[in-house]
Amino acid sequence: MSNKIDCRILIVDDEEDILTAGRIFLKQHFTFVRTEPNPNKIPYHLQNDSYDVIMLDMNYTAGATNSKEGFAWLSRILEIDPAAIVILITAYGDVELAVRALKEGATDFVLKPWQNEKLLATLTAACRLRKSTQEVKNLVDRQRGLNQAMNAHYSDFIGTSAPMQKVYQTIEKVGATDANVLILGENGTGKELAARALHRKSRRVDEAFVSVDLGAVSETLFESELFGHAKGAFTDAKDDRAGRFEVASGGTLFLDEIGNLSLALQSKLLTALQSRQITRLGTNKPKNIDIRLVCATNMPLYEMVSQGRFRQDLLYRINTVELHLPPLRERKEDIPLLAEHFLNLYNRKYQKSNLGLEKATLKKLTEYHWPGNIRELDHAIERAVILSDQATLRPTDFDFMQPTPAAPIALAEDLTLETLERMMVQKMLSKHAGNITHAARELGITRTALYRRIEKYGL
Ligand SMILES: Nc1ncnc2c1ncn2[C@@H]1O[C@H](COP(=O)(O)OP(=O)(O)OP(=O)(O)O)[C@@H](O)[C@H]1O
Repeated sequence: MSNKIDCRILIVDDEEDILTAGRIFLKQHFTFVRTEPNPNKIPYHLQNDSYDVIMLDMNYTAGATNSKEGFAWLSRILEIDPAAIVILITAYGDVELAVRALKEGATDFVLKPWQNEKLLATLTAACRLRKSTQEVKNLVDRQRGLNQAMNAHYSDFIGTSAPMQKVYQTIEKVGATDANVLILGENGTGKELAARALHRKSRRVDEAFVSVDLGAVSETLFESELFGHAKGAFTDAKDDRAGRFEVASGGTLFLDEIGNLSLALQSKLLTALQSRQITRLGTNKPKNIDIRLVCATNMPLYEMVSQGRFRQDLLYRINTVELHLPPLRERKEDIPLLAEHFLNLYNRKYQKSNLGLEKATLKKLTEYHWPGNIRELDHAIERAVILSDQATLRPTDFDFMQPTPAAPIALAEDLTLETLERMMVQKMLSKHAGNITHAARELGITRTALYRRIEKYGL
């Protein structure tokens, strides 16, 4: 019969006629039914096969009516599989027994002799419960696996310089607390890496780490993105949706580029942080939020406060502890280590036979001022590994790195607008280590417009 419920049932009872009746009836409705008259064989069955539901008689010794054996077997089953779904069978159904059975971990209860329809309903519900608890468990396992994979990716914090030691010490000290942390540093200095390290050190490690790039969230979608919305709250709200605050609940919320928020949005964010509550757009039910907040920016927030561009009260709310990530040029002694690290990574990724770094190359890398910091170094080495067909990386493999001219460019008489534009685009791309979003923002043009220019000038 194809419409049987996919569920494996084990019935344990010492009365053969109960077993036979149960087997004949249940086999018509469930995909697998095994019967066992001897309770001593329960551990054997559970170890050698898997069952979704176990029906367990309460009394085995002739004449016994106190259900003692049944409770002992119930606890043994739950010891073997704490998630087991056990339905107790008894001829002596009294309320006290039922309550005690449920307290001790049984899922439900059937009375002997049973009515087939009732038994079928109880077992169908039990099978469904088993399926959903397993789904939840799978999801939790998957989430944990994903978190570990993400965290592992971010666990290679490289650098032994004094400024980095200070960063590690601060992360060690504040990681385990729930303190709000503000991470300051230039582009590509490892702010997100530090935020993830803080999350890993916290009691929230098995919960979500949710990262929001505030620079990429538009003014109109800010509330819906962060606080969520109800279906129909605005034209495009086709479904109910949880915002990032809710998704991060129990875990860490990482707000990147917080210096890019407009004053109006700053005050909306501040209200949520102060009240520790958010309300989905289109609803009027506030929800409590339980998040650890980590913010980051490459903007000079204190200066912005004095210019009235960033709210002081918001700054004080997010900066309980500050973490300063030093630019790479201020910790040049870490460059060889980082270069080795990325070289190993990309040798493996692109299956190069252990490309080395020439001494002169290392010197060139160390002397460069790395405006795009570690991300730029990372990309530079990846590109060099891909393009190289030698045994070592040579200084010329990095010749795209033109030091940014310190002196203003002398404007030649015949300089055209196009040449100027090309220079600006090139300069911004190098400053932002090829990060299109950031370069476009600083140039004040859209990403598409920037792509068009890159193509036009063959950059
Ligand atoms: N100390 C480090 N050791 C190894 N890799 C690092 C280190 N710091 C940063 N990285 C790598 O550099 C890249 C940029 O780091 P990350 O994204 O954390 O920087 P960020 O400061 O958040 O950048 P942005 O301001 O542009 O968002 C990532 O690939 C990261 O893994």
